[in-house]
Formats: sequence, C-alpha cells, structure tokens
Amino acid sequence: MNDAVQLVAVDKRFADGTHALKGVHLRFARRQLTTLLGPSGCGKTTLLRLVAGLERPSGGRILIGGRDFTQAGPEQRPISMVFQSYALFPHLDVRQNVGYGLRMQAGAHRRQDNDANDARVHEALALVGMASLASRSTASLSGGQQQRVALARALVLQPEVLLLDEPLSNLDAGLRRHIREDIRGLQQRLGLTVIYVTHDQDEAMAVSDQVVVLCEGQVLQVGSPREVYEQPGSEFVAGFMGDAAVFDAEADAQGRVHLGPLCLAPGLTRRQGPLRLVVRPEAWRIAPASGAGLAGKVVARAFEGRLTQYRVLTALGELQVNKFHELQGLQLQAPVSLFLDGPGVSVLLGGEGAAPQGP
Ligand SMILES: Nc1ncnc2c1ncn2[C@@H]1O[C@H](COP(=O)(O)OP(=O)(O)OP(=O)(O)O)[C@@H](O)[C@H]1O
Repeated sequence: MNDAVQLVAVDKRFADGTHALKGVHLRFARRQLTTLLGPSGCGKTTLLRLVAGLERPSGGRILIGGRDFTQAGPEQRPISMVFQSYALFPHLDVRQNVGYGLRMQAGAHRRQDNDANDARVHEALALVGMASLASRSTASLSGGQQQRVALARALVLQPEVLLLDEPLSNLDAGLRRHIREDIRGLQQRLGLTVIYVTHDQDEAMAVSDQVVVLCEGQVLQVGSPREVYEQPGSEFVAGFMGDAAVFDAEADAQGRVHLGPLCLAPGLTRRQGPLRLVVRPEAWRIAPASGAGLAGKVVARAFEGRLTQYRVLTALGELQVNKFHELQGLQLQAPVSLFLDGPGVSVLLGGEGAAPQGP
C-alpha cells in the first residue's frame, strides 16, 4: 500500500445543487508532490477540503495511509493545510503562531514537554528560514514571510500529508518563484507527501512529481509534468498546459503521420487513419525557403527576451513558431520552410474531447 491518499469515486454536491466533483478516482503517492491544476471553479479547492475533512463527500470514500477517513473530522486526520490567505493569528507572535497547533494537539491528547515543543517550533521556523524572526508580530511581516510562517505552522505538526491551497497567489512574481522552489526543496528533503492546488500551469510543471488536470469536477489526465505537456490526452489539456496548435492528420500503415506536405517519422502512433495532432510552437523548425517542408511566409515577429515568436502564414493556417535564438536574416515577409522533426509533437490519445480517468 504505497498511496498516502486515495479517493474512490468521490462525489461532492453542495446544498444549492452545484455538482463540484463527479466520481473522482485518484491516488496520491507517498513522498510525492502532486499538483491539482485546472481552471477556476473546476473543483480543486473542494477536493483539497474533502481530503482535509473540512467538507464531507456526497458519495465515495477517502483513504489516508490505507485507512478510511471518509467520516472523520479534520482534527482526526494526519493532515495539515496551508491556505491562500495564510490565516495567521494577528494577536500572536511568529513563535506562538507556529506553536499553536502543537498546543492544541497537547491539549487534546496529553501534556507534552514544553521544551520539546519549543525545539520543534524552532526547527520548523529554521526550515522555512524564519528562526531569526520568531519574536516578531505577524502583522509586521511581509506577505512572503507570512506565508513561510503558515508553512512552518503546518510542518511543525509533522503531518502525513501537507495540503497547500494556492499558497503563492498573494505574492508577486519574483517571490512566487523563490518560495515555490523553497517548498519543492523542503518537500524533497523531508520526503513530504504534498497535494498542491494551483491554476498556474508553469508553477505546476516546475514543482510537481505528478500533475492532475481537473475540469468541471472531473479528472481529465494524471501524469508527470512532462507526460501531461508532451502527451496531452485531450485538446483541453493540450491547450491548458501551454500554447498548442491541433491539426487533423492521417497515419499510414507504416505509422508515419502525414500533415499537409509533411511526413513525420514513425513512432508517434500505432493507429492507422485519421487522427488529431498536437504541435507545440517550439516544435517547428524554421529555415529559409528550400522547396521542402511546409512553405510559409513570416507575417509577424516578436522578440520576447527568452525567445522569439514568429507568426508564419502557411497552407495549414497562421502558425505560431517559437525559437530560443532569433534566426539571422529572417525578415518579415521572408519565405520560409517549416519542418517537424523533433519533440513537441503528439497524437491525441483520446481523440476529440476529454477522456475521464477510471479507477
Ligand atoms: N460552499 C459551496 N456552496 C456551493 N457551491 C460551492 C461551494 N464551494 C464551492 N462551490 C462551487 O463548486 C465549484 C468548485 O469550486 P472550487 O472552489 O472547488 O473550485 P476551484 O477549482 O478551487 O476554483 P478557483 O481556482 O477559482 O479557486 C464551483 O462551481 C464553486 O462555485
């Protein structure tokens, strides 16, 4: 039994009839960071709150460490949750905020050694780089520091599973990147099981072992960031994980995929016949017109620092082509040839639309 958390056919219908989760089957492996990713309203927070015990499912079961916790209250679950809003106590200092959960635990069970508690609080604050600010009032902290205290408050309880609900959304872009790297570092160093909610696909890809893409209360796809990006199961996932063009194409008996004048090397599919082909903008190779490949004309070019974005008008439509180096001599209106002979191309597994995952 290697799952930290398992959801079996979990359904959630709110009192007003909103069907927020529809028969969700999911497994969260131990010591892994899994992100729940999806557009606003797809059910990410509801799923997290169900795992935390802050909501009860309308159907299905929730197992934690192999035991059924479906009907257990939040205080009975070996879980800590960090909220978007930090939810720190303004009248307590940093140390007291982090120690609060431990004191509640001690009260609920038996008196614990205060020195041992102090040591744990100090250790948790040190983990998030806040030990030197232990006596500060939380009101005097920056957003990033408050989020670190919230993280320490969750870590100090040494939960089996740590739930993070959009922990970075109140922070500016630079700090977001910094703290997400810290969270990932801590998770790997301590071997934590983390379920992390975000609607930012870059954030999800950067920190996760596993990504779960949700849409309208259903799981569309589960996989490593690379799998979900490179082998999306549906057009929705393809588009949600980054820019993508989707084409009608055809596979021949030898497994080669034909897209307009292009013939792609075998290996993309074992299916024969019509299919949908997903192409990332960085997959295109662009070269001065040579008569080979897909003929086109550069109609727009934008230098974006990290990469240059070309819009190329072709018989397949106007295509976006991203290159990490600006191609010398490729001016507007230049005739070009496009090729697809590297990574960034995939055949949709489920065809048009979503293929919800089974158990
Ligand atoms: N207490 C509630 N009562 C009724 N409907 C609710 C309640 N909480 C959430 N919902 C609805 O359930 C659906 C899922 O909401 P949820 O907050 O889980 O989405 P989300 O994916 O976390 O969205 P966001 O990214 O905007 O936070 C939405 O339609 C939401 O309006």
